[in-house]
Amino acid sequence: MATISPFARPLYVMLKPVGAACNLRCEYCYYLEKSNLYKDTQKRVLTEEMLEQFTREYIEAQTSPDILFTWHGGEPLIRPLSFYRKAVELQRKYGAGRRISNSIQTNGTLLNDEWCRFLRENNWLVGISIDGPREFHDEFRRTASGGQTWQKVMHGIRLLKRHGVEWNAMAVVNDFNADYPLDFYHFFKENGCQYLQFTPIVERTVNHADGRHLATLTDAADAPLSDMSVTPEQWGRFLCTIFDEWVRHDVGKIYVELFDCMLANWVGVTPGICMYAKECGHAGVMEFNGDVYSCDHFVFPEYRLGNIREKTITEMLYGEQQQHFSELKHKSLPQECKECRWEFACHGECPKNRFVNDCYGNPGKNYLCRGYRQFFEHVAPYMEFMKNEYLNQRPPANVMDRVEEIERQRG
Ligand SMILES: C[S@@+](CC[C@H](N)C(=O)[O-])C[C@H]1O[C@@H](n2cnc3c(N)ncnc32)[C@H](O)[C@@H]1O
Ligand code: SF4
Ligand code: SF4
Ligand code: SF4
Repeated sequence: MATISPFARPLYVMLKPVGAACNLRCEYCYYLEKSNLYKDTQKRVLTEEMLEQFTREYIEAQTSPDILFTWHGGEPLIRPLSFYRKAVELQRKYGAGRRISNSIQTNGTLLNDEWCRFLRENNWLVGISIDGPREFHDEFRRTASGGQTWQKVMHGIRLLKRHGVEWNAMAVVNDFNADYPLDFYHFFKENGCQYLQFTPIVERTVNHADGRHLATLTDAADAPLSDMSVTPEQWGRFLCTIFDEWVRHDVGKIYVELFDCMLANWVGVTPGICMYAKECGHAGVMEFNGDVYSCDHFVFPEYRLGNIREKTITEMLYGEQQQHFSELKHKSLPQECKECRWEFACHGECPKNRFVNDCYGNPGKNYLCRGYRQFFEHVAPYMEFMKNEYLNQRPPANVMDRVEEIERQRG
């Protein structure tokens, strides 16, 4: 008999154990200003009592035997190791035979041998934020007093490697590093990074009454772009250049998350990241005080789903408000996107970045559209080839031997 699962989607909630507190002040950070939402709260840390309630409910709410805890921030390593030891203990207490894994996203500057031993012993996956070679990284990722951080992060990466901790790199692409795609890519390759994620910086600024400066979708469409934002043309060139290098040498060796997502969309499978999926709502976020929001990029009062003291995680994550948030991504696509031949690959990307008009004058098209079109056009023949290999149970990496032929056919 078929098993009927009430929930088709897995349930993820990222945790913010220290809210928006951090030892760094990266210039582009979208999260630090969220502290303005909790100005009146003196102690902004997730208490052990709240951690226990979350752990129990989160495990109970899952319909799959595999459960992922994701620790995020602010800077999660600000909390002492004893807090995470307690977290593991609670996962064991309530886990009852489930397979539990943990991933932690960090700026890497606070890693030491003791941390690495804990991460290795408990098989945690570590995401390290590093924006490429020193001059790119230190441009924006600074300490509160303006100090550089690249060396500290590299030290952290060396420690992770020495202790055999599994890690991946998370980089942002901004107005500066976007013009040097090969320097950027080779840096990660030379440093033994096998899993690479990168996100474009697209931020608009607006002065909110509560002290926040980044625009939300409800702010005026003409809110000015921050200087650090990547242009659509830079983004297109950046993606095409890295893809050309990857498709010649590194398919199956280096996992570039965005390229994996593209192949998933070409094949017709839901991709690993929400930006390129048809729907939002893959992962909610829980702030230190138990407030749950629709998505990490939408920690705004209007996207608060409730608090775990008042509602269950299931009620919030599978409730009407979150369902509406998830579906809106597709439903709100403007006419030009609905007619676009690349809609299946793009899905309008992240709604946060949809603030330009389409060719019919409708609002809600993605600011990066021109860059994405260039990229989709460029990768289409390779994606078709890899899709065919995949569907015939051959490795998509075979594409590396066919690059010249594909180029000739493209003419
Ligand atoms: C907010 S941080 C929190 C975790 C930790 N402090 C870190 O830096 O990895 C999570 C990720 O968001 C990225 N990020 C920060 N501001 C961003 C922005 N405006 N747009 C896109 N990504 C951003 C960071 O570089 C980092 O990789
Ligand atoms: S380290 Fe992370 S949380 Fe801290 S300022 Fe930088 S991006 Fe933001
Ligand atoms: S709003 Fe953007 S980041 Fe949030 S779930 Fe949707 S696509 Fe993902
Ligand atoms: S944003 Fe541009 S590329 Fe993406 S679906 Fe819309 S029109 Fe197509």
